Amino acid sequence: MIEISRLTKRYSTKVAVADVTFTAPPGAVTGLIGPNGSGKSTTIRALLGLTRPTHGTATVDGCQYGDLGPYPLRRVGALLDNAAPVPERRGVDHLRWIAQTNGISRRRVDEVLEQVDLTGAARSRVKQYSLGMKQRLGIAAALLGDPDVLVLDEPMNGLDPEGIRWIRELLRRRTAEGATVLVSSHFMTELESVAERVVVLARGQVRAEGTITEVAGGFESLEAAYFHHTTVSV
Ligand SMILES: Nc1ncnc2c1ncn2[C@@H]1O[C@H](COP(=O)(O)OP(=O)(O)OP(=O)(O)O)[C@@H](O)[C@H]1O
Repeated sequence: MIEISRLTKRYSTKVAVADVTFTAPPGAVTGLIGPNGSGKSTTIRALLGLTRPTHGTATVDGCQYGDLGPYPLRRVGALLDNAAPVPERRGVDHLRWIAQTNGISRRRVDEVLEQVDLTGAARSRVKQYSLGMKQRLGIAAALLGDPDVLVLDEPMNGLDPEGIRWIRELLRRRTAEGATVLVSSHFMTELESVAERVVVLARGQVRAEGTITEVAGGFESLEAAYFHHTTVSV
């Protein structure tokens, strides 16, 4: 279970998120949506211990990221929008390095490479990867510790239709096994097909939260609900 409780992050004069509260329960994909600058990455960064909240908390199974134990990647797998691997490094070495620092076996590296369909390109340098391949490598890193919680910032970026179908199926499989998944995305139609729940942020505040039916009910689509909730002023 992911719990964001009264999360506020202020940067000098800028308030990135203000009093944000929502939960992402196990066994479901929760979509985090909102315009550019609405606070999605700040919320995710606070959850992953990468930014310290001004107020409030962001926890996984009741723990702040720093209290998840010596190998947090075994509890929470994350894909961050701007966390690029070293371009000169081979894909397999990138994953082995993460595995080694998290007490994860080399065999697991081969397994995740297979899962994300990068076995054939494992020994190529990351700089030779397409955008979609880089995204798959990032998802492989998130899966390495076989965590029960996945936090994915824009996982569909750069993926072709086959890649999008692949991630949809992966997320469905993981949630069927009981995983908690939080996904930020700008792809409404995709999100509607994969997420059970959705949180709409605008200007650092939660504008709507609930099941897709609760949030999009009464609207033509999730996209229509999104435009309604993100353009009304509060
Ligand atoms: N380190 C920082 N210093 C100052 N302001 C920041 C910092 N990080 C984020 N912000 C501001 O906080 C607000 C929320 O940013 P955030 O990156 O969380 O939004 P986002 O919803 O993830 O946007 P995007 O969809 O573009 O990734 C923005 O106005 C941004 O400019």
